[in-house]
Amino acid sequence: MNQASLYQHANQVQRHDAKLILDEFASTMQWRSDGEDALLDVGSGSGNVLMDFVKPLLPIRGQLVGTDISSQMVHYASKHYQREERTRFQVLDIGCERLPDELSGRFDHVTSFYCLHWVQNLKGALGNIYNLLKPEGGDCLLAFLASNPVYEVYKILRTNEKWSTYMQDVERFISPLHYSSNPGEEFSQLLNDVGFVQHNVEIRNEVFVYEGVRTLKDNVKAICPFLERMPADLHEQFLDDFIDIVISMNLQQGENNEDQKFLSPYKLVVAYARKTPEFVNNVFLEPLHQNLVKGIN
Ligand SMILES: C[S@@+](CC[C@H](N)C(=O)[O-])C[C@H]1O[C@@H](n2cnc3c(N)ncnc32)[C@H](O)[C@@H]1O
Ligand SMILES: CC(C)=CCC/C(C)=C/CC/C(C)=C/C(=O)O
Repeated sequence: MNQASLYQHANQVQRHDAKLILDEFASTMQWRSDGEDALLDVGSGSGNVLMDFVKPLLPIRGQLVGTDISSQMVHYASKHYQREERTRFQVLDIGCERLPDELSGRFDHVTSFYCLHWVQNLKGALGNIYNLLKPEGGDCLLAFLASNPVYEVYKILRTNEKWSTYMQDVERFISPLHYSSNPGEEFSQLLNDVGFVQHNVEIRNEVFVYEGVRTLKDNVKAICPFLERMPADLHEQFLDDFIDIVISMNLQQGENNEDQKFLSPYKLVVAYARKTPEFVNNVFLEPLHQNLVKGIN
């Protein structure tokens, strides 16, 4: 995913979900009493979700770091949103082997919306999120797809010889929890494995309705990794084939262009987890936070 401007203008479902989840969890997050919270966002993309919904929650003296594996996304977000010292964007692969020293153990909060389904090494990514948080404690709020019909459409398109050369590695782009019979349990286990003792994981069954073919095509264009690999004059044919498959999966409502809708039933993982204070040189580090946890005590 590198097309920042396309994504910025066709991310309704991602914005809708992030806003809802942040409204719900804003008061559960453990804000510091001194107002100097440092927050890192993983997979910030073009940056509008971060700036519109996350930033307003941070106290005025808070520090915000948006990160993304894509340098194009980071460039776009920096250009549009990096107007003051307390907000910056930088490249980070959350699945990396070793975190950069300047980020490790520096944050009170980590957030991530619609990113972790792109990361096959989910355990490595969660380990990194744990290590981004300060040793004296912190929390994270994560939301990503466990499953989505787009993955089934991709698999069918790969069987078409017109598209198969561009889609050999389709499995790399399918959520690591798409095939799980119990994604909530699997993700809870991973959180435990990396050290998050306190956590709350929910799988939410959602349906998003795309109004009209153009809206669906634009949303697919904004996130589909295979289009970037093929000549531009094939894009519309690929999207037409995509729509034909969606129709064959009975996800269409209405026949005419004016009232045609496409239904996308998907499962969203919503997880909130806390890192508890670590012992340093046998001294127990007290948390700096003021709020009491709601729901996960
Ligand atoms: C669908 S966008 C979500 C953007 C934003 N969080 C939002 O809610 O609109 C997913 C982003 O995750 C990024 N991404 C994918 N794999 C990543 C990784 N391993 N580390 C960091 N970012 C990654 C992509 O480049 C893309 O910008
Ligand atoms: C009906 C149907 C197949 C809809 C798919 C809609 C769509 C564009 C899903 C994208 C899911 C995804 C990987 C989003 C993201 O990472 O932002």
